[in-house]
Amino acid sequence: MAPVAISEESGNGTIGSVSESKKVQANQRIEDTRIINPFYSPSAGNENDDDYSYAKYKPRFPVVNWEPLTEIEVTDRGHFADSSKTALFSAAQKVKHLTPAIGTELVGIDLRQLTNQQKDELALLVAERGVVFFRDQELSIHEQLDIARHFGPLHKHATTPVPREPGLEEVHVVYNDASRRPDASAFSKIELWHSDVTYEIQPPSTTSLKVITGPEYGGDTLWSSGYALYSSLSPGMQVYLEGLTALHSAVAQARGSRAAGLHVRREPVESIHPVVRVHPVTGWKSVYVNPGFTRRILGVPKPESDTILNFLFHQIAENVDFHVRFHWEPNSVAFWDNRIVTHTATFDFWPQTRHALRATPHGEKPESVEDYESRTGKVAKDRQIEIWKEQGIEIPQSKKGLSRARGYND
Ligand SMILES: O=C(O)CCC(=O)C(=O)O
Ligand SMILES: [Fe+2]
Repeated sequence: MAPVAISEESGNGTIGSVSESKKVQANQRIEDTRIINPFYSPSAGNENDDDYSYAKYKPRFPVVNWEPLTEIEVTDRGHFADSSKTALFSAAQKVKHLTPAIGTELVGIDLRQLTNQQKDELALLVAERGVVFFRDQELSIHEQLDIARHFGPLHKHATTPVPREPGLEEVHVVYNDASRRPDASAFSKIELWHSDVTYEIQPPSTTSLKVITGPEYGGDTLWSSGYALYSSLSPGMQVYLEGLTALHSAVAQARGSRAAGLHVRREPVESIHPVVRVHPVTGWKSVYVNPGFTRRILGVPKPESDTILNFLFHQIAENVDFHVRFHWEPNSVAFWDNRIVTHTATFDFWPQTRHALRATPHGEKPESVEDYESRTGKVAKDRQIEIWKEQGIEIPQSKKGLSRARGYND
């Protein structure tokens, strides 16, 4: 698959105070990168937007240079949660699971009122359900950042836009408006599925996105469960994937930005992560590759890597049993666990405006099954089998007997 930069690069192309001829050149370059990034709105933000109440959160690309990221200590807040999540659930009017595999909506909670205990329980719920939704949330971006900071140190994106308002460089802005019609023919929807910035040494954990302006219909986001993908595989395939690592790369994303005449704030990196990672709190195994950033499975022949990745990418994008699809209203907020889900957005809403703000905490370094098991002394689990056991449902023959002894053989 050709490397692509992804929806994370959506946003405005304010070129700044450059001469007219340079501006033409830069706009030309932006058009040239359509294929790399179909979501880019080059002239958004150049129009008079005095009457737009969220103009201060429109995209900006500061010319600053940040040092490479280094390893940091992160302890997931889900470890501190009560497994029944009573404090969180008792504050909700309704807890609505949206599909068996993924997605829960909590009704009647004001995120501004969450106690630290409830935030810890939210981290656990997101780890279990993949993505959790709230509507009608008045919280400001500053309050959204405060919740994110509870989950971990905040990530600053090297290429995607930040808000115009100073001091918000940890915020990732998603912005599209009438100024550019996305070219649907320029990309495949499979390529656009991703988990955020998986090329980092410590990719994100409990990430939140709030839509502040959006279309009445259209502009949905979809998430795909990596737990469900893992569970869907044969025991032989699971064991095979558990022994592998893959390369995740920021290079294409940075190249796309530079080709668009934009400043890259931190040099692009590449990291090697396990193909199956274990969530540190749930102990469940999840397939950890994504079309946006995973380039190569290491230690196997290239055709094998291409074929396996292609198979996994297609499963992520096409197996609707792994998916939840959410229609946003202004003030909807989603929290997703980037360690165990991938996501993509729809671009069906042009010429309407869609504007959202993301807060992104770093997680721990992705941990393989082997490393998790030797560190904790516990056995990493297949989420689906755990659920069947909990519900007293017999485990299908296809899951029995074939795998190494992991406690599921009788
Ligand atoms: O626009 C969306 O719904 C999601 C964009 C995206 O991938 C992100 O903000 O991480
Ligand atoms: Fe994303």
